[in-house]
Amino acid sequence: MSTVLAGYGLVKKYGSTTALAGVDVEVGEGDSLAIMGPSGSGKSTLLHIVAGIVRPDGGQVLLRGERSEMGVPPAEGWGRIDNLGENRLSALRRKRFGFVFQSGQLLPELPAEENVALPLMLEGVPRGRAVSRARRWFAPLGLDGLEQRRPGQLSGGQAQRVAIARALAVEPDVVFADEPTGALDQRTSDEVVRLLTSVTRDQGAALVMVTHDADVAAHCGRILHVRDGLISGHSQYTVA
Ligand SMILES: Nc1ncnc2c1ncn2[C@@H]1O[C@H](COP(=O)(O)OP(=O)(O)OP(=O)(O)O)[C@@H](O)[C@H]1O
Repeated sequence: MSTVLAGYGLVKKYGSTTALAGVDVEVGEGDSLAIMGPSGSGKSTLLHIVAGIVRPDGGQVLLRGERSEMGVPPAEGWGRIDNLGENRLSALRRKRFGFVFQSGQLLPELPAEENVALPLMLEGVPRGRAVSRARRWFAPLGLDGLEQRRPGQLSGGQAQRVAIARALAVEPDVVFADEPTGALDQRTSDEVVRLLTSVTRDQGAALVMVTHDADVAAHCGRILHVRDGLISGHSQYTVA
């Protein structure tokens, strides 16, 4: 596995609550990692920290291909991202990461293709080019013909597939998904997670997904089990 993102010794406290008590995690190109565990065990905190959304109180998050803001990089070609300034961190998230949440992440007034094109436009790609790049994602995600629909005219599964297209539009190194099938029925959930894992892998990106659904997690190459802010186990599947 060629590691692209890693967190070492991650600690996060909220007042007297220890959300993470010293966790190590690594993901590689084309790798898919599910984070599972009981409610309140620290799954979302872990995802938010490695995604550069929440800053840890202890430990480091390293991303390949980044320069460290100050001091000597921890290793050649790697940079610490947990201590970057807010502007650099949000630019990095836009360029190198894609995000899929449970629901409600699409802008209701925009057609599906413009929702997908939005991250590209935020990166300065002109509207026409961004929309034509966005359209390329519709066929692989089984969304042909739905380019002009607004989110309110899509089923829950279709809307999640548009959200996956949007996460992949910038060709990110890592896709983060927090309960991406949480609002879907079992059959739709299966279809969406199958597409999420396969399209992300085909793209050579890593996938980090929080889920409490064992059937969803089983689509990932590896599962990290979290309990009380600590890793309580690993499972590995031979077929991702
Ligand atoms: N912003 C916050 N402020 C205070 N406490 C928080 C905050 N975020 C998380 N926590 C606490 O940290 C612990 C871990 O929360 P986290 O959301 O990471 O768990 P989780 O495993 O994702 O839970 P769930 O499955 O219910 O979403 C919990 O005790 C939670 O109450």
